[in-house]
Amino acid sequence: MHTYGTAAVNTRGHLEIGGVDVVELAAKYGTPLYLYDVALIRERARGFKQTFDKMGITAQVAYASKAFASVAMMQLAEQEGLSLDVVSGGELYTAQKAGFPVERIHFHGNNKSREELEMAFDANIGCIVADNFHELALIDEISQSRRQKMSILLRITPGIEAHTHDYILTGQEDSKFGFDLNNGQAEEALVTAIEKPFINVLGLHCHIGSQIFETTGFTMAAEKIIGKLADWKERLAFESTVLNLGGGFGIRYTAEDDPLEPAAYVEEIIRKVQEETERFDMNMPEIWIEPGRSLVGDAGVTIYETGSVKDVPNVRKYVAIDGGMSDNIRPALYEAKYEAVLANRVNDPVEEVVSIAGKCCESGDMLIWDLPLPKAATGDLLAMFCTGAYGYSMANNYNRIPRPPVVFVENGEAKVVIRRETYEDLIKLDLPLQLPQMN
Ligand SMILES: Cc1ncc(COP(=O)(O)O)c(C=O)c1O
Ligand SMILES: N[C@@H](CCCC[NH3+])C(=O)O
Repeated sequence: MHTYGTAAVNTRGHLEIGGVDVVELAAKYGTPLYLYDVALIRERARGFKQTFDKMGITAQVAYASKAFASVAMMQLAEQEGLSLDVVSGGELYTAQKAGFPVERIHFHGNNKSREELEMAFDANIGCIVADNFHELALIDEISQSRRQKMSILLRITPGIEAHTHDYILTGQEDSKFGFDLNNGQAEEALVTAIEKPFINVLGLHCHIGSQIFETTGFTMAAEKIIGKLADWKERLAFESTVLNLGGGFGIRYTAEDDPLEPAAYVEEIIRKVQEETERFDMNMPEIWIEPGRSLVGDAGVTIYETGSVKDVPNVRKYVAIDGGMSDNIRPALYEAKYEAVLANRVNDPVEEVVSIAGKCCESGDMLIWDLPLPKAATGDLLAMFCTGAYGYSMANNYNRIPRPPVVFVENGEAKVVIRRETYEDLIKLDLPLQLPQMN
């Protein structure tokens, strides 16, 4: 078993996370169950922050809460001194309920509504990342009507194609996100924004994609942006005080993945920014990053109970679990790969290769193809690793399956941070049919 954070095997042969026996947790909270190894999240957060400190760089590490947003998670981010990237009114609302310091909230998204922007002004958040001309005009209008200053970053697309799944690429020219750096739109946006009386342009933002293993995409983006900033300094007398290079740092889901240590991405980015700013005799900007997956991804483990087992002789053995694409849509959406073990007998020898089927009515609802396991029987517990990012946050009620609870574990303690959805929850927005029967 690849070791993830505090995951260990105890003397009973059970998986233990955060010093707590997973079999006991499953008995207490039921399955499916999302667990988070809080110590690992803290370690990752500190790793990023310490890298900046060690290199003497003024920085903000903003947790991209789309990876996993909840009141407790945002409070944990605040405990660790992170900033927060929110991407909707819902995430902003959650941050407010979590008591997250507003000055460290950054608001993203490619189509923020007027209501969402008003909410950001009401809360007086740290900055809005303006994605397009429509948003820029809205921010200008709202700030003028309220006579309220707002800091912004301009999201730009640098024209970089990072190596990752097409659906999670964002830095290329043909993208729904941001102002293009190469076709003049980024400059047009800057010229427009700096003339606005209540808009304070802090700098630029770029995010080239997600689950990226190489640093070249980031350093190429930094190089391109700083080249452009040097030109703007000369021609437009604009100096960027902030350079936000987004998130996207890849993690290890399976043995096929070979990511760098999270801090290594940051070190290379910093070096490149230092090199380029020195080359153009510019001040070093503050560097902001927005990791989501690399802060919480491998801290999450989902526990399922195995149910029906279907053997198609000489073809495949399907082992079904009590969750599926409703709690983890990533395999269906991106053909994402995961590793898993039987949490109730981790040390048992591998005896067969099976495929883990979800319980949703879709042939594509397969969580893992060809997983080596001990002979799985009904009632075993399957622990699927690395489900902390974009698992719960993309969970849904397909087939009216209630969403599982989320439990944080640390130092031998387990705390529910999101309770299990009930059938009652599922129908709480439903209203009865209010139309008469037609003959
Ligand atoms: C603007 C922005 N910032 C940060 C992130 C976080 O990315 P990741 O979870 O890959 O670190 C995303 C998602 O890809 C994003 O769109
Ligand atoms: N949801 C995606 C990543 C998208 C990141 C958000 N821009 C995933 O699960 O990998």
